Amino acid sequence: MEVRHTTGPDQVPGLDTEALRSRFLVQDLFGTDEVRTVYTHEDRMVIGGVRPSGAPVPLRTADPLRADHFLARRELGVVNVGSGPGTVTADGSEHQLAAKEVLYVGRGTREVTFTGDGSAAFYLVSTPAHATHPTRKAGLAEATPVHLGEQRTSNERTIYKFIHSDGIPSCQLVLGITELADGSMWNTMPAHLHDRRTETYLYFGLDPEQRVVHLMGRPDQTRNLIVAGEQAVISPSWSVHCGFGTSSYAFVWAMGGENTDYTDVEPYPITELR
Ligand SMILES: O=C[C@H](O)[C@@H](O)CC(=O)C(=O)O
Ligand SMILES: [Zn+2]
Repeated sequence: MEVRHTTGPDQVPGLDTEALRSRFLVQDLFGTDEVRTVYTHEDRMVIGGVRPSGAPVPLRTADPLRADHFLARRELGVVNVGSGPGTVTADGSEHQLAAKEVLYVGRGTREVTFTGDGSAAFYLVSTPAHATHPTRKAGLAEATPVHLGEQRTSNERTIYKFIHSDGIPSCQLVLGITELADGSMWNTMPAHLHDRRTETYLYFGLDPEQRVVHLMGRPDQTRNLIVAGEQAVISPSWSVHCGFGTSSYAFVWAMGGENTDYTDVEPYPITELR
């Protein structure tokens, strides 16, 4: 488990490209038959990835958690961002996850394992939890789709909300998938802030030779990160998080913080971005 400390917005102007990437970009999250995790002190969110190819791969506890099992005080969202199906087993219950299906795993679950033939890739997001909510799976059909944007602004997209106050209940985790329509490149424009929540984006569905130009930072002082598929960006509460791809793509957005109300966001006018 890699640990990342918090960054204040006043530190950003002093960071060069590599320093910015080492703080906010997460690369190499998906190892074959090995769960890799990053613990950010931004709302204590843990993100992880695994591409299982044979025997079940366990989610092991790690020293920074000081817990005898990973979910002793945490809840977990799992998204299959791969191309084929895989299985997540939670305390003996098997959950088949097709591509773009989501599993919420409640606090206190002792044993979580991932199984697949190399075509499933499980993205993990975990936040601290004070109560146990039931483990529950959902596919795109059960998520509430919201169609946003238009072709004229190159941001036609569908937002599927899975874990939130009107969907799968959780303590603080809010999670969904956004798919860009063919020919649309922009996500989240106008950009927004949510001071009460940290957010991570995990881009996927991008060909290896394509990239997303992700904008971050205070909205009046933006910086960019060039992001490949299966890489994640950590957005502290003060940072915008939006971007455009060199092709269409999808991403998992996940938040942790004060509330699970997806609508608690403050849009920032495009004309005020700097
Ligand atoms: O706080 C909400 C998140 O940033 C995303 O849901 C935004 C998003 O998927 C989009 O506009 O494309
Ligand atoms: Zn957001």
